[in-house]
Amino acid sequence: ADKLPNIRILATGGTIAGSGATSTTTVGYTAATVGVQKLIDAVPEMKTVANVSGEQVFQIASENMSNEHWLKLAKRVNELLGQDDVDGVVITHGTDTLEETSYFLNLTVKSKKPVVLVGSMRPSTAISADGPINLYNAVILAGSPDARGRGVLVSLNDQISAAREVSKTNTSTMDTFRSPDLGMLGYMQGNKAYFYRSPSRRHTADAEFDVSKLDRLPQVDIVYGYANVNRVAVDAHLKAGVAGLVHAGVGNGSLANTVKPALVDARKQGVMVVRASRTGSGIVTRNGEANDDELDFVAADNLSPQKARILLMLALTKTRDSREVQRMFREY
Ligand SMILES: NC(=O)CC[C@H](N)C(=O)O
Repeated sequence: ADKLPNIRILATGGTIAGSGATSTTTVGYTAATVGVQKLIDAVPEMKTVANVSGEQVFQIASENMSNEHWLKLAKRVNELLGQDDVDGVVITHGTDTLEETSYFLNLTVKSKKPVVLVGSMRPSTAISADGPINLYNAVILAGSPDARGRGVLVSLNDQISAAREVSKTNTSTMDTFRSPDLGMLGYMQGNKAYFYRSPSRRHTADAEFDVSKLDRLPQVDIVYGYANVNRVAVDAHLKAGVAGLVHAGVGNGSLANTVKPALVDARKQGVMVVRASRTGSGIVTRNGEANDDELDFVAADNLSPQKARILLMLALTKTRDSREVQRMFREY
């Protein structure tokens, strides 16, 4: 028989490690209560597909995920993937910010070995809990030679998605993880990964970011666009000393007359300004709804505001030149 892959499971909390009062408790349960060994013990079937070992890195609900958690996680993943006896890593994670952690790792993991983020929508104590099957599939995926070099992957609901594209799109359903417009990468079916495409933007071993010596990241915040918007939020962030601002604008990253002067002021004070869109899909065109050349702003391409925030933080660890930042938004 073929040698089984060695897969390390890094547990961070979330609903997959959650427990409720009864088997029908699917809201109002407590996230992040069950430890990693218990998660592993609940899926003995994993032993037939991999040599699995676990490690509890955090035990949190993912709305509390922070830059510091990400730095710690990225360093640990890089350490593990540098070992010959680790073939892949699975990270159990709350679903609320799973798309953000996966994109952060997509830009900071220095290996072609598979990294798979997994979560669940129902707590471990629920009828038809989705955690065990999702974890089982994630372990198979992380051990698949076919998953190598495709960047950080997200797998729930028998689907495989790319870290850069995927987003939580529904508050409660099992099929909440979707990649609007561009679609998923493949399926998990019958104990096997089926891939149909690969991400074409730079990632993991081909990315230029290095967090190995960092213990903090530049402060980057998001301001939201809407009808009747005012400049209060931009001014508050400016006063708080941000290094960068992502504007989650309406439409193609449009700027209201009430907000544009505030962003211009921010840029004059050295804050990097990125125009993104709140629409959920599509490209924010450079020099489209605003003259980025003249304003010295950056267009987010098709990154969601929350993912643009991550790329901007990492970009600001390397440069303060807006053209360089724009290059990165074209390449990642
Ligand atoms: N389904 C979930 O994992 C959501 C639980 C929690 N809010 C979290 O993101 O950790």
